[in-house]
Amino acid sequence: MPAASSTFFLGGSNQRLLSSSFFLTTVFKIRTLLLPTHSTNGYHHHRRPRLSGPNCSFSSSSSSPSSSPSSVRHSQETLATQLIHRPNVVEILEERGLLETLTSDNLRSACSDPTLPPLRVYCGFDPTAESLHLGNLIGIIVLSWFLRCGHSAVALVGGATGRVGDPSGKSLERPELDPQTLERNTAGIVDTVRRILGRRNAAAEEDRFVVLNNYDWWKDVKLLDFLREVGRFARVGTMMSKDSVRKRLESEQGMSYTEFTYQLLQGYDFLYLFDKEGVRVQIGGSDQWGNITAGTDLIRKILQPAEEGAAYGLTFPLLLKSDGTKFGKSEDGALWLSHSMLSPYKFYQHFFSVPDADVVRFLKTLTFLSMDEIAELESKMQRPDYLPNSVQRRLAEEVTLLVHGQEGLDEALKATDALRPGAETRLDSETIERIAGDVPSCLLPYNQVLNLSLVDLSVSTGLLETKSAARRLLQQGGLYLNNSRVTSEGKKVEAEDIVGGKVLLLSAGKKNKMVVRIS
Ligand SMILES: Nc1ncnc2c1ncn2[C@@H]1O[C@H](COP(=O)(O)OP(=O)(O)OP(=O)(O)O)[C@@H](O)[C@H]1O
Ligand SMILES: N[C@@H](Cc1ccc(O)cc1)C(=O)O
Repeated sequence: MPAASSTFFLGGSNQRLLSSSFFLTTVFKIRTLLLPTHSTNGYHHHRRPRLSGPNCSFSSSSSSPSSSPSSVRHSQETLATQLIHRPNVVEILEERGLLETLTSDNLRSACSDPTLPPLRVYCGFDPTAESLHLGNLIGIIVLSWFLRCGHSAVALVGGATGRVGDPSGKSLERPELDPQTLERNTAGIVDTVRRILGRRNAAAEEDRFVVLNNYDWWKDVKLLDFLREVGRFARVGTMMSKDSVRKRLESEQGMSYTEFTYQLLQGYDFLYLFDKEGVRVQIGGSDQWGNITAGTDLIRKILQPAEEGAAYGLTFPLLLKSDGTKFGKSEDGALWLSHSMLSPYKFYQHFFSVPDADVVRFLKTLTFLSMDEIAELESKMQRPDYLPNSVQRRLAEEVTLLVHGQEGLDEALKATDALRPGAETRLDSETIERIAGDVPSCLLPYNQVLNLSLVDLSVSTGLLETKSAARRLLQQGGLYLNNSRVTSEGKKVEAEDIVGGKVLLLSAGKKNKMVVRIS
């Protein structure tokens, strides 16, 4: 085993140099010079593990302020006049329903005390699917709130932990993913996180977040080193008492040693990021509590930071569907954040049709609208002249803009308009083709469609089950051809109904659509 020369944690003066890179405004850079500088996060650590492993790429990104006495004196003077007020991110999260539990209430003051440096916070995502989903968006939003309040953020992709599988909330062992799938999933997640966190385009904020992959530090860690340096500090009794373990031990399948160790991998990530990247806070959904506290425990026992330099955990409530189950990637009908897995139109539609009872909660948790504006929208919903779903429209616009950008929102609005029965928009074949990915479609030969009655077409395409159902709907005014209401029972498909000679759109009521492609 390599000796201390290849230590995992940089020691001494190197760490002093690293400590400044996290505090990007002048005053924060200066502030770090005033703190004890034994570690990258600017606080004393008494012990440090010495796992062999790479000196990770981020170590080179640091700047190196001078720490001469004169610059310290200068910085103290500057500090006196430049204390920066940071909004209290914990209070903001709390009033928006984004706070479940804190490992320590001290985080409330640590996050807004102008005499302390801003915090660095991280949230991890395992690459177990090609895209993140709506539930994961909460973690990105909480990171974004920290950024908006002047802190900095790390989004972590679990290239290593994804190989093991988090047992939290899972009743069965996870299937193993091959390296190509993990790589593809990682790329998808990195892309989504960058896109959404960078959405505000505020240069200052862009500089304050990075995306890291824990495989970068895990790939060279040796088992014996890990057991000696970290495993010794983890108590089996505590590990067994975690929800994720207890529930699985009660199940028929039990739990593998591999998944049992997951909490230590995530725990060690926190310790590593705390020491190397100055990360002080880990956030996650409430299902992550056991893994997050595994990290704060390791940091406390191994690094023994002084109280003012402690590590914190913060969890937020899981976003639940109306049936009480969590939005997740493994659940049916996941609301994916990636354009290629779910179109912006479908994403938008989901929010457009959330029940009135949920809309205010979603505005608070999924948008950055001010609480005043949300209260105004809420009171609008109580007025007699309230136009149904207009608050949902606002929600859908905000969330689609955040996730898919202006282009995605425009695409969603265009498709929504085109698919509205009775819409003024004249449908061209291009518009119909564009929405074909979002509604069921079928392929029929030209001569089979031409001159076919609309009632027969509705049944042969599978849009409606029986001719009598089609007739009934037509009589009630609910059957549409290319967005125009069909009024005559004898109406047959004519050549000009086939848009561009290629396609037509049938609608049964507001929601059921069928794109008929002509071969
Ligand atoms: N519905 C949800 N609401 C809020 N946070 C969520 C939700 N689902 C997942 N998260 C959070 O997203 C982060 C990453 O979770 P993860 O990658 O395990 O997603 P997941 O949906 O739980 O995956 P899987 O379904 O495979 O368990 C964690 O902090 C987790 O708590
Ligand atoms: N365990 C988290 C992902 C994660 C991975 C590594 C971490 O260090 C932190 C979080 C999840 O599956 O939801």
